Amino acid sequence: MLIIDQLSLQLPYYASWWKRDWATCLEELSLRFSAGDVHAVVGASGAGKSLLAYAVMGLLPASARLNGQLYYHGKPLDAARQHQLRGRELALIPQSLKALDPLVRTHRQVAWAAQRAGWPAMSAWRSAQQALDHYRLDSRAQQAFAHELSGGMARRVLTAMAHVSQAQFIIADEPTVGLDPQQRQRVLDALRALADQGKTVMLITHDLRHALSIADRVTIMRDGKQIETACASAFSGSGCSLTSSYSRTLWQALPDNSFLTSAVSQMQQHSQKEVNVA
Ligand SMILES: Nc1ncnc2c1ncn2[C@@H]1O[C@H](COP(=O)(O)OP(=O)(O)OP(=O)(O)O)[C@@H](O)[C@H]1O
Repeated sequence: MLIIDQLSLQLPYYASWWKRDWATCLEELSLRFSAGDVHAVVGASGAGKSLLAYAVMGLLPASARLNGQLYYHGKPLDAARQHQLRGRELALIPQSLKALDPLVRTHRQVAWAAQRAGWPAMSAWRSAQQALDHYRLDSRAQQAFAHELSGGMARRVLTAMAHVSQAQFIIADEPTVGLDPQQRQRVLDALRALADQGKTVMLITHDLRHALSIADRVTIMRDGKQIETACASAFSGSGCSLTSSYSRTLWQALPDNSFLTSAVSQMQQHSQKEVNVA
């Protein structure tokens, strides 16, 4: 569905007050995203995960130097196509809650996202209502402005906006930050459900545990580099199926990795059953 081929990114910075230089923020990333998959991109803060998301969405600063190719459904994904598909085929659930318009009530914002995806006004309003109910945002939250929402509510509003956009490729950038365990599970389950409907979800997170609870594939990033891309099932036992020692260390550092091994294999059996039934 989406192929990233040898993507490198440089951004300008001031090395001193008179000298501008270039920082390499992404280095020759090659990734392949398939329909129906949750593909997690995991890395520490500053690894380049959000920049990768912006590169796919076409939201990098104008000064960025980008090399490499992106293909969506076999055709090059250039700036014009990104502009055309953004908010329709491609959706981003951004990390920052400031993405919500402070002057527009929740329900209207979600309805606008549906309208941008091509729904007529009345259907957009109805589909916004359904999405808000689905994410358990009550009538008070639906009429609230962004500053009246809790962090968890605001995050669910952003997820509802991606939901109504009917996008086929959804990037969720740290969608569970600041959520309590129950709400976190609800958002992760919602992302898994979107993938089970045949969409592709790129889940950006710094928490390998959250990634493994829903992902089919995992890419580990560090300092703008792709360390490894592996099936979620490779994160099991002592991690000997992982090729990089950094990934193995991340895996072994999880205190409850033996529990996760059985959760991942259960999830994969469940997905396999669904494929067989289909
Ligand atoms: N507009 C920019 N100009 C210059 N450098 C930038 C810009 N945006 C990000 N960077 C740098 O690129 C690197 C990667 O940033 P990015 O936001 O992608 O990291 P991240 O992995 O998403 O981290 P986090 O988990 O903290 O959000 C960082 O070192 C950051 O300082």
